[in-house]
Amino acid sequence: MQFTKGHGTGNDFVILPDPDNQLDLTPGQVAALCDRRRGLGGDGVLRVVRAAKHPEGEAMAGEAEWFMDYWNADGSFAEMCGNGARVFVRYLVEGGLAIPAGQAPLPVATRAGVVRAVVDGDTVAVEMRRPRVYDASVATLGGLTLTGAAVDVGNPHLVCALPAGLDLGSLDLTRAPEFDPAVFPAGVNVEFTATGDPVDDVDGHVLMRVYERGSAETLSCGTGACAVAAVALRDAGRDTGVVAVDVPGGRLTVTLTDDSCWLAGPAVLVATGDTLPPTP
Ligand SMILES: N[C@@H](CCC[C@H](N)C(=O)O)C(=O)O
Repeated sequence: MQFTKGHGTGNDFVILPDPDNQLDLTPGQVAALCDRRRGLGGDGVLRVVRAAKHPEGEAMAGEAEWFMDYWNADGSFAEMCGNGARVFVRYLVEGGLAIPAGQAPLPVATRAGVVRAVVDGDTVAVEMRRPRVYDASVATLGGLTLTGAAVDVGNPHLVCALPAGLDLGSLDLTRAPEFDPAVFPAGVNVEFTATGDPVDDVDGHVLMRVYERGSAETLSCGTGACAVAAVALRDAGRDTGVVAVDVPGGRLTVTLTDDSCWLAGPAVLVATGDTLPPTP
């Protein structure tokens, strides 16, 4: 089985080319591929399928040639993955599967609809659904209970600011935060945030760690960064602006306009090869 490995700010993925939707991938195989000791290791799998050949992609085939079939490391599906979309586009372009026409955004079909991406040197920017901040809810981590903002970025997020004096680095994210299943019946990605020092040319600077649904703590989460940026701007009394979001794996930049949300950062391919069919 052919694979490529790539990452966006340390959020890493096993990419499986399957243009004609012939791989009968199971949750157990995905978990085996993503296992960091017994497999290739990754926060998730990106299966590259022609939109027309995938039941969840075919309705978008008129708009986008390729469908990003995203799986979390535990073998569950998610609607959207921002860093995954950026790495997916890097793969399409480097593999010659998509040829960018100047700055014209490149469409990709996802479970959350079609997103569009622009490649500019090391950076891949993807236009995501505009985050919707819609509720307040609570996360509990050890003895710490935090009220946060529920945000829909195609997938669910809970953005929790740490109280002053508590360091992001002190959080133990080896275990899952607890959340209210009545608010998040399908689970949630939980972002923990602190305010960063002022940075030139942006309207806000936030530091973030994340515990992802289906993947545990990751070094970065693109949809999470979009959720965090929307909450930071809301807290500053704004709807639009540019926010730098520093994650353990680097910096993502989120630009919110009245009707769009652009997520930008590095996206890199690091290896390509063959793996034996994974045995769960
Ligand atoms: N790392 C991703 C998000 C992946 C999906 C998430 N774990 C979920 O289950 O919703 C990103 O970059 O957005």
